[in-house]
Amino acid sequence: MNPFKKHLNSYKYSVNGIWLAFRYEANMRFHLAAALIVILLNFQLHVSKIDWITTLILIGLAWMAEIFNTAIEKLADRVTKEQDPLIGKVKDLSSGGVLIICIFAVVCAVIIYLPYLVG
Ligand SMILES: Nc1ncnc2c1ncn2[C@@H]1O[C@H](COP(=O)(O)OP(=O)(O)OP(=O)(O)O)[C@@H](O)[C@H]1O
Repeated sequence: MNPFKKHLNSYKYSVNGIWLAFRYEANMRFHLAAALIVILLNFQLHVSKIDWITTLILIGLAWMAEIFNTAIEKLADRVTKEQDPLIGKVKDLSSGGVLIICIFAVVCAVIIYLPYLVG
């Protein structure tokens, strides 16, 4: 297979990964709903270009963290479904990564939207 076709094919697998995440993961659907609310708010409040970019980057980071978290959880479950302290730590670390971006996203949302709402 030529390198260009191979490269194009790898997008197919990546898109499949995104589809699987939104189709089967409840947390991903929560992130999707949150993103839709943010986008609606942006239109409603006529936010600036830089605020659009910031919120879209945060949405992308949260989705990325959630997909990596899901992948790590699935891999951990394949390693063992038995109670295992190390697997527990791996899953806690992975979901901690998601929580971090969510906390920062909420703080950024307050900083971004507050001036539009009270100004
Ligand atoms: N095999 C295991 N051994 C030890 N602790 C585990 C194990 N599986 C899960 N845990 C603990 O339970 C927590 C929740 O794990 P779980 O796999 O249920 O993820 P979750 O948070 O329910 O994610 P999701 O809702 O996406 O499935 C982990 O963060 C970890 O502390």
